[in-house]
This record gives sequence, structure tokens and C-alpha cells, in this order.
Amino acid sequence: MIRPSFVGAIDQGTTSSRFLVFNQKGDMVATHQLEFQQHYPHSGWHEQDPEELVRSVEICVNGCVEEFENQGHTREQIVAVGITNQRETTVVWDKTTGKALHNAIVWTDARSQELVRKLKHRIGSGELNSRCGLPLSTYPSASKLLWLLENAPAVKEAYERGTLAFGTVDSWLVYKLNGGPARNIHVTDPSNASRTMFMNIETLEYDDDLLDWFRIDRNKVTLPKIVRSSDPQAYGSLTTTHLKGVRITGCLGDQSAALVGQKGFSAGLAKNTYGTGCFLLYNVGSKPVISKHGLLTTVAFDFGEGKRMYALEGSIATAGSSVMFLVNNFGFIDSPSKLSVLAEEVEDSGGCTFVTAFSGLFAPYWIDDARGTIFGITAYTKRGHIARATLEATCFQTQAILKAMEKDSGKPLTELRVDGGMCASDLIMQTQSDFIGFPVNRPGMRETTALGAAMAAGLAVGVWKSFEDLKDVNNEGRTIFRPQISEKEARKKFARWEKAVDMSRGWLNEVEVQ
Ligand SMILES: Nc1ncnc2c1ncn2[C@@H]1O[C@H](COP(=O)(O)OP(=O)(O)O)[C@@H](O)[C@H]1O
Ligand SMILES: O=P(O)(O)OC[C@H](O)CO
Repeated sequence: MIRPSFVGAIDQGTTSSRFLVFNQKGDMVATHQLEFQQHYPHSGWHEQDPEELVRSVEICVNGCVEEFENQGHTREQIVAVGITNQRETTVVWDKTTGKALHNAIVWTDARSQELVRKLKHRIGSGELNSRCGLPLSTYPSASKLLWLLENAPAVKEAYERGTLAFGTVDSWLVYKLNGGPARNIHVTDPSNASRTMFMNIETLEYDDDLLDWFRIDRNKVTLPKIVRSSDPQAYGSLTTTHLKGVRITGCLGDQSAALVGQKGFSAGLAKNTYGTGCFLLYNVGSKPVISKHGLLTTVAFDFGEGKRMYALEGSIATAGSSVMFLVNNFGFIDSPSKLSVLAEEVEDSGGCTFVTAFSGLFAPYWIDDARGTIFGITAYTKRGHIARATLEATCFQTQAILKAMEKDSGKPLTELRVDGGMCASDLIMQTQSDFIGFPVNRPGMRETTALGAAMAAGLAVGVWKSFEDLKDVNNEGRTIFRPQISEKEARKKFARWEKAVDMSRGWLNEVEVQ
């Protein structure tokens, strides 16, 4: 009897790691998830332990494989594994020992704000965006690596010795899961490399002019080799866990993976993922489009000749993390799923607007010097109003991104495909549809990020032969949310939001005293 093949996906997100197994129909058959520790050593700083990230992934693989086998399958049926990951988060290690030299600096971390401010004055700063697709800000990996070189002695020493290795989380995981220095597989895919500011967005290779501009000497730091997002050989294989020997054949940054998982293969398709942050990717086709309205240009995926796509991206730094903030810091609710229950205790936000700029505001505003600010509090304000204002903040920022996208692309979107933890809330999705004035389309199976990584891996080994083979995947159980408020009302709400954004600027600026 020929037993069916399955594909595994490692999803290493900002707040948790997961391993999931999918069958050829794209159904998720087993999963294991683990949260890991977040470190916030100073205000605006955010770190993770790179070794803990690897361990959490290994635990998830083993837990999931055990569940899979309990269903009567065998581990040999898992023929390939894909990796998807939080992007920009920066890991540095010594390539001779394979040991991390510092905690990972997470994508949300704003410690390089001062460094970025100075870099903006360096000649040529205005030309970076058109070359790499990203604005100079604390968000991409570049300023995080520069900060480490200036402030972490162990990193600086390794750099001077020429033993420093740099990578985003995908590279680090691939390197460690392959056994570290023994095999020394140090690679990344273009969707991840396009988040560093070191890659040329046209050639998909490292750009010497960009590296020179950042004063990074390539002889002193090894950058991961850029290979396709779906490749049968380049990523090696697992050397630990119950899946020892299984090849890693797909790799995508998590937002690209979600676009793939939502089958956003062709120009004009878009998805919005409401995770820790929130990221809207709009497939613009096989040529990059440089935004004039505060969006990022990113590689959507590189599946080889004719299947290499770019996206315009709107990135929101704080989305699900603002919900976690109400859970952990204010104790308003004991779990994120209660947010909607609390918000539904009231009719509206009671005049409150919460600019959730915990790490400044990303797209389309790019305000580094704002911090979280709640406007409109009175003696009337209740926890429910704050809950509503919190969820509305993500929906308003999505609305602002869609407006920018429409200006850049010249075409309005007519439907938004959604996924990610926060989209479990009907109230949030309804609010989103109300604000943007068109339907929000939520799939039944919401693990689209992992599904995208599995698709990349499965396409490399022939589990699926083409995009056409994937056309029936994850079509069932969709929910469509349609707008229920008037356009005028939506415009009025949005104007108030924009006013609040404007008022939140400059909070970090020094106050002059006589
Ligand atoms: N029912 C819910 N309502 C609102 N937010 C939610 C809900 N469920 C999960 N979340 C939020 O979603 C986030 C987790 O989403 P996920 O897609 O798993 O994130 P990540 O990939 O960034 O780790 C958390 O920050 C959590 O606060
Ligand atoms: O962990 P998420 O889902 O919020 O995604 C993180 C992004 O990749 C950061 O750019």
C-alpha cells in the first residue's frame, strides 16, 4: 500500500513557535505550539534568546510528530519541511563555535532610534529606499546589526576576527537545525533578505554600495547566501528531532508565507495578517514597485524563473501585542479571546482613540518619536472603551495603509483576505470591514502562514507540481464580513484617528527648560 505524503511547517513567530503537518489537500492534521520568553531589558527594547528559539522549535517538531503518529501515520510520511519566521529579527553568532553572541534583537526593538536619526543625515540616505525597498528606520535588520557592532563587545570582537555570522531567524534556524558549524549551512531566501536593507531589490543579491553605505565590511561578517524560497537542496536537512534526515525545502518570511498560504500568487491579490504586528501584502507582479506613500517594497516569494513576485507592504508594529498589553500589563482581561467580550460591553470607544505606538508608528506614517498615547479619556471612560479603542487602532492603521496602497498602485482593493491570531475575533473583522468599506474574507483554516511554508516546501519536492495543483486548498469555511456603517461615518472616525496620530508625534523629543 502506498501511504500518502505529508509536509511539515516550522512557524517561528514573534510570540510562539509551532510545528504543523499538512496533507496534500492542504488540511492541517497535527500541530504543536509553544510560547517562549520575551525580554524587555529597557523601554523600547525587545530581545529573545536565540538558543531558546531553536529549542522551542525542536520541542514543537517532536510534540507534533508524536500527535501525528498517534493518528496512525508514520514519521517517514513527512517528506519535506518548510520554515517560516518572524522577519528582521537579528541574530549574530560565531561561525567557529556556532554559539549566539547576543540575544536576538526583535523586529519591534527601537533601541537604534538615535543611530537611525544620525544615519538619516549621512549623504545618500535618500537613495536607500529605491535600492533596497525599505525606509531607513529601526525596523529592518541593518540598524540592529550596526547597534550590536557599536555596543556589544563580543560581537565587535568576532567582527574584527572575521568570525562573525549574521542572519535573520530563518538563517539561524536552518544553520542550527542542520547541526551548526559541522555543516555550516548559512542561507536565507529573498523574502527574508529583502528585510535587511543589504539586498538589492532588483537583483536579489547583496548590494556592495548598500553595505559600504552602512560601513559593513563583508570580509569581517558572513551574510547568509541568498537562495530560492523553494529549493530541494539548498537548506539541508534536520539533524535532530523525530524528523532527523528530513529535508528542509522551503523558506519564507512569515508575511510572505501568509500571502502564499492565501494563494496570493498573482498581481492584484492581497492579504492582511493580524499577529503580534499586522502586515498587509499586495502582490504587484514580477517587477518591484517603489512606494511614494510610506509603504515597503518587498520580495513576496521566489519560486524560480517566472514565479518570482514582489509585494507592496504596509507594516503595523503593534497589533496583537496591544491586546497582550491589556492582558499582561493592565489585567483588563485574562486572555486575548476576551477582548471582544469586554469591547462588546460598550457601544463604541466612548470618544477614546488609542495610538498604539509602542515602538513608534510604522507604515504609512514612519514616526519613530511617537509612543503609545490614549486621547479622549474622561471620568466616563470604562475598560470596554479602551478595549474598543485598542482593537480600532489596528483597523485604522490598516485603513491608512489601504489608502496609501491605492495611491501607489492606482487601483482600489475590493476585498481583503485576512488571517493571524486577531482575526479570530468577529468584532475586529466587522470593525475592519466597516472602516474600509468593503468585504473582509476570512478562511476556515487560519494557519495560512504555516500552510504557505508547507506549500513552498511541497512544491520543491513534487508534493504539488504547480500553483494550479493548489487551487482547491483551503477554500472551505470562509466567512465574509461586509460593511455595516455609512461611508460618511467611516470617514469621520478616520479623520479623528489621523488627528490623534498627528498629536502623538514628537513625544520622545527633549523638552526645553529655562
Ligand atoms: N480572539 C482574539 N482577539 C484578539 N486578539 C487575539 C485573539 N486571539 C489571539 N489574538 C492576538 O493574536 C496574537 C497572536 O497571533 P499570531 O498570529 O499567533 O501571532 P505571531 O505569529 O506574531 O506569534 C496575540 O498577540 C494575541 O493577542
Ligand atoms: O510574528 P508576526 O506574525 O507578528 O510577524 C512578524 C513580522 O514578520 C515582522 O516583520
